[in-house]
Amino acid sequence: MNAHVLLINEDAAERRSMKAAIEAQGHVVHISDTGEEGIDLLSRHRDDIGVVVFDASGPVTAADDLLPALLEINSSLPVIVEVTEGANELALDAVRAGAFDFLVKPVSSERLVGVLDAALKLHNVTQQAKPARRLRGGAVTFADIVTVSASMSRVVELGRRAAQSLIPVMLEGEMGVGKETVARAIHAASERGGRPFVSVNCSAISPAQMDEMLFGSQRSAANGAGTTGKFFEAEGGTLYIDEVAELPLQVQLRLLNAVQDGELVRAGQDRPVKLNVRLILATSRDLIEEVKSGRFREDLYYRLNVFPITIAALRRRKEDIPHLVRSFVERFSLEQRLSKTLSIEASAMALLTAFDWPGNTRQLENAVFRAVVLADGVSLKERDFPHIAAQVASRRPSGLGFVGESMSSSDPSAIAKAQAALFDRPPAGASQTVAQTQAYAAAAMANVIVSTDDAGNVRKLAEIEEELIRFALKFYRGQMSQVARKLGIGRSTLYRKLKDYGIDPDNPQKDAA
Ligand SMILES: Nc1ncnc2c1ncn2[C@@H]1O[C@H](COP(=O)(O)OP(=O)(O)OP(=O)(O)O)[C@@H](O)[C@H]1O
Repeated sequence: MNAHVLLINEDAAERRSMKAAIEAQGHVVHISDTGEEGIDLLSRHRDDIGVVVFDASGPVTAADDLLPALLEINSSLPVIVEVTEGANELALDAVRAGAFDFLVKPVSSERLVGVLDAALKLHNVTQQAKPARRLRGGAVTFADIVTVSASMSRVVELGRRAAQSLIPVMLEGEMGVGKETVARAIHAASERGGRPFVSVNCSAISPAQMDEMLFGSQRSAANGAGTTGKFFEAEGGTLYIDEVAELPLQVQLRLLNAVQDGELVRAGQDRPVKLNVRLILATSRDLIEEVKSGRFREDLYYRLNVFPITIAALRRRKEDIPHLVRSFVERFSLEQRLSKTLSIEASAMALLTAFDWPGNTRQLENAVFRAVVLADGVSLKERDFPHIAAQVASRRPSGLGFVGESMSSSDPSAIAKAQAALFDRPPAGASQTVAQTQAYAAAAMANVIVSTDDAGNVRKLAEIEEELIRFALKFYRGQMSQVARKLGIGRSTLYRKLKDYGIDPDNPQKDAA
C-alpha cells in the first residue's frame, strides 16, 4: 500500500531519519519545516496525502493551532502528533482534539511504522466506506433506529405518527443525536416514501447563498445552469432543513410566505407555482431563545413548530449505548467482510457506556468504525478505543474515587494510565492492570444518576425517581421485594409508582404496554 505522507518537522536531522524509515516502506514523503508550509502543502495535495505526522514540540508548530487547521482541510485525515517525553497533557489534548495518535520522542522507526500503518489502514477503509455509508443513509426506516430507552422509543412512536400526515415536523437535539436519521425514517414511512428526500444543512452554507440554495437562482431559470432550489428538487417528496435557526431573517420571511401560501415564485417566472413539499426541520439550538433574542421570526416559529420531537443527548439515555455498539459492530464487521462479527469485551463496553459522548451517536459510530477496522483479534478491547480511554481516565470526576485511590484530571498517574492504555503497556508501579482499573472507573461512572439537565438546571425529582426505580429493577433483576426494601418503600407503593411511570418490571428499560 503506497501512500503519501506529509512530515511537518523543524528538526532537519529528525526529518531525515523519519523520511528514510517511511520511504523504506515504499511510501512517498512530502516535507515541510513549518506549520504554515505544511498547511499549504496539504491544501494543494488534499486528495493525495493520506496521513500527516507533525512535531508539536517545536516552538513554531503549536499543536492547538496546527491540528484544527489540518483537520479543517480534511476532517477524516489521520494526524499523528509527536511530543517530547513528559508532555502528556499536550498529547492527550491532541488526541481529544481529533489526532489519530501520538508518538513520544525519541521515536523509534518501529513505532513510527506501526502507527503509520494503522493510520493508513483506517484512512483507506474510510475512503472506500464513504460511498457505501452514504448509500445506506438513503433508505433509513424506523427498523434501523436502534433503541431501548424510553425517551428514544417515544421519539420513534411520535415519528411513526408524524409519518401519517403531512404536517411540518420540528426535530430538536444536539449534533449527532439522530435527527436526520429520524427525518429519513418519517419520510420512508410516509406516503411519499418513494419520492425524493432532499436534505439541506444551513450551517454548511454561507448566509448569502441560502436564498439561492432553497429557492433557486436566476441563472438556473435562464439557462439551466446554477441552482434549481431545494424546494423544487423536493417536489412531491420531503425537504429536510437542518439547523433552520441559521437562516438569515430575509430568507426566514420568504420561507414563511412559502409555507403560508403553499406556493412559490420560481426564479425568472412571474406566476407562483403550487408547492407540494413536506417539510421536516431540525435544530440543535433552543429556538425559543432564538425568538426571544430576535434572531428567529416568531410567526415562522409558530408555523413550523407544529409537531416538535426532541431527541435526548446520548448521555441522557445511556441504556441505548450497548445496543448501538452491538449494532454498529455487526454492521461494520459485515462491511469489512470479516469472517465473523467481532465480539466486544465487557470492560470495553463499560468504558463506552461510561463516556458522555459530546458528539452523540455519530461520535460513537465513528469510534466503533475505527475500532473494527483496526482490531487485530476476534474481540474489541478497551485498547481499541484509545481516545475514549484517554478521556474517561482524565475527565473522571475527582470525587469519584475507586479501588482505594483518587485522581484528578491533572493527576500524572491518570495520564500515565491513559497513555498505557494507548500503548497497551502497564503504567509504572501499577498494582493492577489498566484494563481492570478502567473497567472499575467505567462501571462506577455508569451508575451515576445525573442531577442536572442539558441546560444545567436541576432535574425534576420525579424524573430522577423514575430513573432510580428502573435502575434498581435492573440491578436486582426484577426481585420486587428486594427492590422495595432497598429503595426503602413498601411493595404496594412500588407497584403504584411502576404504574404511574409506566414501567414494565420485567423489562424496566421499556415503557409498559
Ligand atoms: N438510534 C440510532 N440507531 C442507529 N444509528 C443511529 C441512531 N441515531 C443516530 N444514528 C447514526 O448516527 C449518525 C448521526 O446521525 P444523524 O446524522 O441522524 O444525526 P443528526 O442529529 O442529524 O446530526 P447533525 O445535527 O450533526 O446533522 C448517523 O450515521 C446515523 O446512522
